[in-house]
Amino acid sequence: MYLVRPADFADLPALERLAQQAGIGITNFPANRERLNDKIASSRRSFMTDVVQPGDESYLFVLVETKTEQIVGCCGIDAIVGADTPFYSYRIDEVVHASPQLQIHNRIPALFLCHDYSGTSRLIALVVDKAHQNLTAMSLLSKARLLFIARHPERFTKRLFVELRGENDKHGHSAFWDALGRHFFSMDFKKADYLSGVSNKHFIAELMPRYPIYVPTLPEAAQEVIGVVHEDSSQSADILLDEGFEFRGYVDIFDAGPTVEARTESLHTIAQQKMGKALILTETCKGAMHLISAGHLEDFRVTAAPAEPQTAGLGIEKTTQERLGISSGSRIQWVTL
Ligand SMILES: NC(=[NH2+])NCCC[C@H](N)C(=O)O
Repeated sequence: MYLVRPADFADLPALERLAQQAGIGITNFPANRERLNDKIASSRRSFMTDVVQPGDESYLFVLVETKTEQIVGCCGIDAIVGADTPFYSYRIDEVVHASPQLQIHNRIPALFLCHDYSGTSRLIALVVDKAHQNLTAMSLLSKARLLFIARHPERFTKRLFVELRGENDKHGHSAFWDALGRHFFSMDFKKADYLSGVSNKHFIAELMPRYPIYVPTLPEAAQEVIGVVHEDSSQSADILLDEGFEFRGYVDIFDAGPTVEARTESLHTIAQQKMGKALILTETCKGAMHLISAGHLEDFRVTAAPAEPQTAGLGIEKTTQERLGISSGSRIQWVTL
């Protein structure tokens, strides 16, 4: 069984192992001990801060396999991106080039460097150990963040977005990077991706091409990966699309992976979640799988278990109660999985 809870300093070695395993392209989760330690510290601070409106908080959660107590995944939420340095994306837009004299009218897609997501909350770093990439664990981890947002709406913006990892091969070669970024940054994708995750991002402003890029002028291999999700991320992408996230024509500036966004309150988990009392069942539960959360801020916990909605609250098994560390009658939050 699995439990999601806020990350702690003791989780550092496990997080480092996960980051190494995750490989290239998960920019906001670099395999760098010091950076990961900073991330945990900033997350602990964020959970403990009183927040009236979203700022530079960043929340990190871990997925625990409860039988072995092992950390097998992690994910996070940035309350706002682009607060201190701009947050870059490419917006795909069409440019019209027409000659009435020749009766030629062309609409040509072009990539425009923009900061359109600066000031918006972002879901980050969903990484799960290969052995645990099943639908329950992946959905639990991904949606636990949404339950947290529903519990603490004042901490996040009314729009949420996620950058999905773009296509690159086993050796970390991105066809999009090779066609574009490489010429401007004089380094490989792996290095640029790593730098954008660990250092300040001034080098992006300094080195990125300043003019729009006309898509048809890129090699075909690069055009083909614009807006394409890396195959290792397809399961987490599907979970987000099912939740109601949509592609609105924004892609990553390095690998052209798609950005998806949604109005926070319209997401399935956020719109459907309910609050009520925990009712402890005496027999095994025959109800559907639910995501069930308990606790506030740093005590926030979420698990997946069968449950039975009743008028007085949610019926859960004794083992679920124990896993969440709650008593009968405790206030819990739930949604069907
Ligand atoms: N795959 C990447 N490393 N892209 C570069 C970082 C882009 C990101 N949107 C930012 O501004 O922070």
